[in-house]
Amino acid sequence: MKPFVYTAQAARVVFGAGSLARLREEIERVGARRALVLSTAGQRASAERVADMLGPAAAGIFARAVMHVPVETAREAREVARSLNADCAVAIGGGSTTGLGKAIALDSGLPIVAIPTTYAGSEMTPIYGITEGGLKKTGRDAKVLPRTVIYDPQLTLGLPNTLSVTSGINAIAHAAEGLYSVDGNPIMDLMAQEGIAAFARSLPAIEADPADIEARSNALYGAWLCGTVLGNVGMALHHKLCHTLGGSFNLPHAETHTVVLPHALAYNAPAAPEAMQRIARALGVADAAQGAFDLAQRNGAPTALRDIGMAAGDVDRACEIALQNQYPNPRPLERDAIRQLLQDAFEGRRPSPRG
Ligand SMILES: NC(=O)C1=CN([C@@H]2O[C@H](COP(=O)(O)OP(=O)(O)OC[C@H]3O[C@@H](n4cnc5c(N)ncnc54)[C@H](OP(=O)(O)O)[C@@H]3O)[C@@H](O)[C@H]2O)C=CC1
Ligand SMILES: O=C(O)/C=C\C(=O)CC(=O)O
Repeated sequence: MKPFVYTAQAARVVFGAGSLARLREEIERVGARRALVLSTAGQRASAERVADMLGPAAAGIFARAVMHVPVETAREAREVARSLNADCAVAIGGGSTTGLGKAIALDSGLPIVAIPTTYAGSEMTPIYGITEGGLKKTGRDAKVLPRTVIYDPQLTLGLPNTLSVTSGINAIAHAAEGLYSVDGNPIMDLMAQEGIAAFARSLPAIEADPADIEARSNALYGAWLCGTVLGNVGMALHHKLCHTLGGSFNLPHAETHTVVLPHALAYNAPAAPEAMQRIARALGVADAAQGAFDLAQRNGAPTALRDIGMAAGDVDRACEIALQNQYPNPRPLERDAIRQLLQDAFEGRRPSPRG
């Protein structure tokens, strides 16, 4: 076994259908009395429901979270939190809403109670991201790790099928890269494998019946595990490529992860055979890269960058940007092979099997 360092990160997880009903006692548990409830504009009804449940413990609602946390939105939300004397942020929604809560916490230290309704996994990480002048900067700070996470599968029944699959594969990507991370450890390996397996069984079941509460529970269980892996170990090529594509070409987050993952796995396969075997086993397939591709395609998710808004002329520039910085990755970054990876992802080719 290779040497490792493992630091446990304290987050309380309250899991199960109907667990939203415990919100008020969870707010009291973090010592808060005036919670600012956050959501996107589209999920405002959920924020209102949460505020109603909190009654006098709700300081107000800020329903303007958007993807990638623009600095202007972060400033506005911080000001609202200050003016309402909020002593806690309740984030109900996906990674965009959790991310806004983190931007507030980074500035003020307010505790976050996160109620995730997608599978992105941000609720389990001390990673924040804020976008200024078209550039997203990310960092790690223990202050932004939500204090309590309430996973209630009933809140995810309305998550559209395609988004369920792409968001699930976004989470699988955290676990997959965790398995070949430069600073991985055996606990995260276990969580990663279990998290991938939870999605391998739940995503097809959700596609067959979006109201299947057991499948929805399994997917949130996977989100918890995969998000924990992201929060604990460093990511590699796949996440860097997705951030390049999302940041420089404004491609949608979860869809980009879904398209790129099979190709990033195929690229790294020769240098990380043991991780690939574990991913394949968790997916219940013979080949990790093909398994990730098939999971997306069979469940109605996009498989080509050209189908989610990328232009053919952008492939060269994406390659240049991706090669600008070196970072830990099992296989060294090779220009021609990265260019080919991006071309394959652009066209949506199914990766070839690795021996
Ligand atoms: N810091 C970290 O550790 C991580 C950060 N992230 C960040 O999170 C963001 C992506 O998060 P992601 O969750 O994919 O996307 P969003 O939070 O943007 O949510 C995506 C969509 O999901 C819809 N939605 C959410 N919940 C429901 C629901 N219950 N029912 C119906 N629709 C719903 C929203 O609808 P509507 O349009 O109505 O609001 C929205 O359109 C990115 O900015 C990414 O960088 C992702 C992973 C980890
Ligand atoms: O960009 C961020 O907000 C931080 C991390 C992620 O988005 C992880 C991911 O790519 O899913």
